[in-house]
Amino acid sequence: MLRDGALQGKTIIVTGGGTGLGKSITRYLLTLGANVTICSRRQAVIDETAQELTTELAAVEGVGRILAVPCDVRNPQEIENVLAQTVETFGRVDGLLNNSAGNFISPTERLSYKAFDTIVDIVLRGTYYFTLAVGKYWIENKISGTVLNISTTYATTGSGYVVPSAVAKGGALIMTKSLAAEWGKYGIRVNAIAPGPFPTKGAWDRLFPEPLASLMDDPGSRIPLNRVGDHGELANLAAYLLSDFSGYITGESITIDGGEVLMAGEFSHLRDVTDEQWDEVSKSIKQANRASKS
Ligand SMILES: CCC/C=C/C(=O)SCCNC(=O)CCNC(=O)[C@H](O)C(C)(C)COP(=O)([O-])OP(=O)([O-])OC[C@H]1O[C@@H](n2cnc3c(N)ncnc32)[C@H](O)[C@@H]1OP(=O)([O-])[O-]
Ligand SMILES: NC(=O)C1=CN([C@@H]2O[C@H](COP(=O)(O)OP(=O)(O)OC[C@H]3O[C@@H](n4cnc5c(N)ncnc54)[C@H](OP(=O)(O)O)[C@@H]3O)[C@@H](O)[C@H]2O)C=CC1
Repeated sequence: MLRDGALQGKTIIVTGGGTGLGKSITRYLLTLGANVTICSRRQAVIDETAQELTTELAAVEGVGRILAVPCDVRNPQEIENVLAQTVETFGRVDGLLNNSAGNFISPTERLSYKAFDTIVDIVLRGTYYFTLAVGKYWIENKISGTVLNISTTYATTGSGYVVPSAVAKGGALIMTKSLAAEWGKYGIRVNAIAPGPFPTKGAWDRLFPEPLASLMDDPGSRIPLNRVGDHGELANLAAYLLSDFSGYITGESITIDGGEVLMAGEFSHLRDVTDEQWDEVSKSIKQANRASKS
C-alpha cells in the first residue's frame, strides 16, 4: 500500500516477530525500508526468521536490516536489553509493535489460577512493560515514537472460552487509549489493530484444535466477506499506523475482520435465505398487513 522507501530511516521493534502475523508484518516493514528488531522467547525461531527474511529480501532495493534478540516480555531486564541492543545496532527506535501473545481455548471453570496469570502476564503486563521501557526512552530522547498494539475484536465484545485473553486484550486496549491521551504531549502516538481470524499455526493450534475444528463452522463462513483475513491486508494497515502518514491518528483501534463483529446484529445471519424464500416471506408479511387493516 505504502510507496517504496516509506519507512526508510525508521527502526521498529516487533515482539513475537519470529512467527505468524508478527513475521508477516516484519517482512513488509523491511520491504518498506525500516530496520526491524524481532524478539520472542525462542532464540532459534527468531534467528531462523531473521535469516530467512534476509535471504528472501536480499534483492529488494532499499530493504531494511533485521536484528533478532531473545526476550520474554514478562521480564523487564530482557526488554531493556532489546531496547539497548536495538539502539546500539540501529542508532534509535521509532516504533514498537506489541504483537506477542499467549492464548488457548478452554471453559473457564477448567482453568487453574496460574493459567489466567500466564496469559494476562504475557498479553497485558508484557504490553505495559515494553511500552513503558520504550516510552521512557522516547520521552528522555525527545523522540515522537509510535506504539501499535495487536488487539482482537473480542477485546470490546468479550468472548466465552478465552476469558484470560479477552480480559488481557481489553486491558491493553484501555491502556492504548489512556496512554494516547497522556503521552500525546510528547508527540507519542498509541494505536491498536483488532483483527478477526487470520490463519496462523500459533492461533489455530490453540483455538481450533481437533475435535473443535470439526465441530465448529469454518471461521470464514461466519464472516460477511466470506473469508478469513490475508496477512498482507493486516501488514498494510500495521505499516500505515506505524508510519508518519497516520500522524494525526492516536488512541484508535481499527477493526480488520471482514465484518465478522457485525454478525452480532439480530438479523445479519439471514444471508443464506434464498430469493424464493424471500418471496414467501414478503407474501406472508403482506398477508399479515392486510389482515391487520381489516
Ligand atoms: C480469532 C483468533 C484470536 C487470537 C488471539 C490470540 O491471541 S492467538 C495467539 C496464540 N499464540 C500463542 O498462544 C503463542 C504462545 N503460547 C504459549 O507459549 C502457550 O500456549 C502458553 C500461553 C500456555 C504459555 O506457555 P508457558 O510455557 O509459559 O506456560 P505453561 O505451559 O507452563 O502453562 C501455564 C498454565 O496454563 C495452563 N494451560 C496451558 N494450556 C492450557 C489449556 N489448553 N487448557 C487449560 N490450561 C492450560 C497450564 O496447565 C499451566 O497452568 P498449571 O497447570 O501450571 O496451573
Ligand atoms: N491469528 C489470528 O487470527 C489473530 C491473532 N491476534 C493476535 O495477533 C498476534 C499474533 O498472533 P499469531 O501470529 O496468530 O500467533 P503466534 O503464536 O504465531 O504469535 C505469538 C507470538 O508471541 C510470542 N510470545 C509468546 N509468549 C511470549 C513471551 N512471554 N515473550 C515474548 N514473546 C512471546 C511467540 O514467540 P515465542 O513462543 O518464541 O515466545 C510468538 O511469536 C497476537 O497478539 C494475537 O493475540 C488477534 C486476533 C486474531
